[in-house]
Amino acid sequence: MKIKELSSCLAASRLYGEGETEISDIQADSRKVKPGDLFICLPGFTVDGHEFAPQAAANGASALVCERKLDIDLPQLIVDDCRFAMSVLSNAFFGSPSNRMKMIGVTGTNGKTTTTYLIERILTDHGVKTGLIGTIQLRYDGQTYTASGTTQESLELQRTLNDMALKGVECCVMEVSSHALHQGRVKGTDYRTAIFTNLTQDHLDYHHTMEEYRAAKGLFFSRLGNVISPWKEERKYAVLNADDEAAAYFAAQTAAEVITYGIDSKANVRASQISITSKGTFFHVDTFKGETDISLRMVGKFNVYNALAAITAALLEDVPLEEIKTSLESVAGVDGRVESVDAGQDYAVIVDYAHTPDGLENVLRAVCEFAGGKVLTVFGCGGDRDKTKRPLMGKIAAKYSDHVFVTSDNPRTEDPLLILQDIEAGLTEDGVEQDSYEMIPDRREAITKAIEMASPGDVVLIAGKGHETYQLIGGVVHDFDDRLVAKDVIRGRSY
Ligand SMILES: CC(=O)N[C@H]1[C@@H](OP(=O)(O)OP(=O)(O)OC[C@H]2O[C@@H](n3ccc(=O)[nH]c3=O)[C@H](O)[C@@H]2O)O[C@H](CO)[C@@H](O)[C@@H]1O[C@H](C)C(=O)N[C@@H](C)C(=O)N[C@H](CCC(=O)O)C(=O)O
Ligand SMILES: Nc1ncnc2c1ncn2[C@@H]1O[C@H](COP(=O)(O)OP(=O)(O)OP(=O)(O)O)[C@@H](O)[C@H]1O
Ligand SMILES: N[C@H](CCC[C@H](N)C(=O)O)C(=O)O
Ligand SMILES: [Mg+2]
Repeated sequence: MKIKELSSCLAASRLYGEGETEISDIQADSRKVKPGDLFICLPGFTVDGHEFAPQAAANGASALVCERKLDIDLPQLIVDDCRFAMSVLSNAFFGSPSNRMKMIGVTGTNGKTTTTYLIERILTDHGVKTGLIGTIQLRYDGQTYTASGTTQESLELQRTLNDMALKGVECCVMEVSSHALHQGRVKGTDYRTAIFTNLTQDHLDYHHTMEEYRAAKGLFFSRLGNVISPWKEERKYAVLNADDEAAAYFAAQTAAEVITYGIDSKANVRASQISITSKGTFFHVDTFKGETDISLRMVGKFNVYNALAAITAALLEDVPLEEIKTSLESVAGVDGRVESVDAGQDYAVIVDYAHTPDGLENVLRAVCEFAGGKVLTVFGCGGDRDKTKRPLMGKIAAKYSDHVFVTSDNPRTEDPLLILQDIEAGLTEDGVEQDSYEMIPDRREAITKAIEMASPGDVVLIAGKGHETYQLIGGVVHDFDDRLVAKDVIRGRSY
């Protein structure tokens, strides 16, 4: 593609230099630039990409996209907003890949990964060639790729979608984070179905208030359904959790048809007769395409919500309800989500990814429903993230546990001890007994202490890191997998 063709995608852009210059690829990281690439100078939160234009040029960049003219002898496309330009140019360069397949996006504070996994299973079982993009991994066409975050930058997203389309993917199901919406990472991606799981506190370091956080998520629904692409001819659906009060706000914003799911409120897809055991969850579901009973192998009422969202999305793809039931009942669980660690011990050890107050409360409620003995909770909070959730999570851990081991999650650049103190402030708020919690910064030691305290029938919940196989301390990435550490400790425990 020529730079002048890309330039024509942005009405107010100004092109300096040779318009016939060929672009072989696009990069926003100077370290990845190869000869012939277009380099986009992104002003980031930490550094300004314009500073790396010389490095990009040295690596053979054929042209630049920037917000100000640089003293570099290369064709330059000057735009007002490089981030916006990146979403438009990437979409054009990769040939609008979201128009070549069906797109289902899932947003919400908790449950995105789980819901996408459930939809992927149902559609795949139904014979639809499905792609997945999210926190744990990207996978399609029999391959898996490591994810660098929950939702990719627009450039990488369009690259992935194009690759999916070329490999015959018919439907892509992906997580859409609030960061992604706020930063325009999914601008230009044409969704058929936008799903909302729930809105509870997280990321206030970034969004500042719950109103701003909700508004960021709202972008997903306000952009949906305004135009029906003549070449795609598909209807648009906003699938909303009727039991969450933010649903009404999103419903008012969208031009798409609103379909609801829920348990407590009237909804198009509604669950009843829920019963939860340590092995799974039973419920009856009444839908606009019939009713049935479902026995999930995943525990917790929250997983009923995730299943309802998946059922609704699948019904909209015309998958018969009985097929959906069979697929859902076959899912053993999602990596690192209420995952049992079994090394032959006579107490339960569960690893879960709860890293928000609501997530922790939900998983602890589920655990309390089936625990035959004590509930022993090991958890911490990530550094360089919302600090205000720390005391809330401390309070919740104390409320539902017999003993809490406050430890480190990914401290990142923060002092681990200060994070623990923030958690302790909430934990002691309601006057817990001094001997019902311990502060152990070393995560392995905390897991060891919890497992050593366990008796038959007890549950040890290790929350916060789920599928993660590392721990970020300072700038250093250490190997750390809660499941492997727990297994190791159980096997080595002296009885
Ligand atoms: C706050 C945030 O979203 N930050 C993202 C942002 O980082 P940044 O703005 O600081 O980037 P930067 O380091 O200033 O770099 C600016 C530009 O210079 C370029 N650069 C930099 C160095 C160099 O040598 N050469 C060069 O060209 C960079 O490639 C970039 O284009 O752009 C980076 C590159 O795309 C992202 O990796 C980074 O995500 C960081 C790692 C992050 O932690 N993001 C989290 C908060 C996030 O987005 N999370 C959500 C999930 C949340 C949830 O589900 O709970 C997600 O969707 O992943
Ligand atoms: N529907 C739900 N409502 C509340 N909590 C949930 C729900 N689903 C899962 N959880 C809890 O949240 C944790 C994370 O779940 P999941 O990974 O599916 O969410 P996510 O939205 O993808 O998270 P992330 O924002 O990190 O991508 C789970 O381990 C569980 O404890
Ligand atoms: N997507 C979330 C994941 C948090 C996981 C937790 N282990 C942490 O590191 O804080 C975030 O980036 O805030
Ligand atoms: Mg996720």
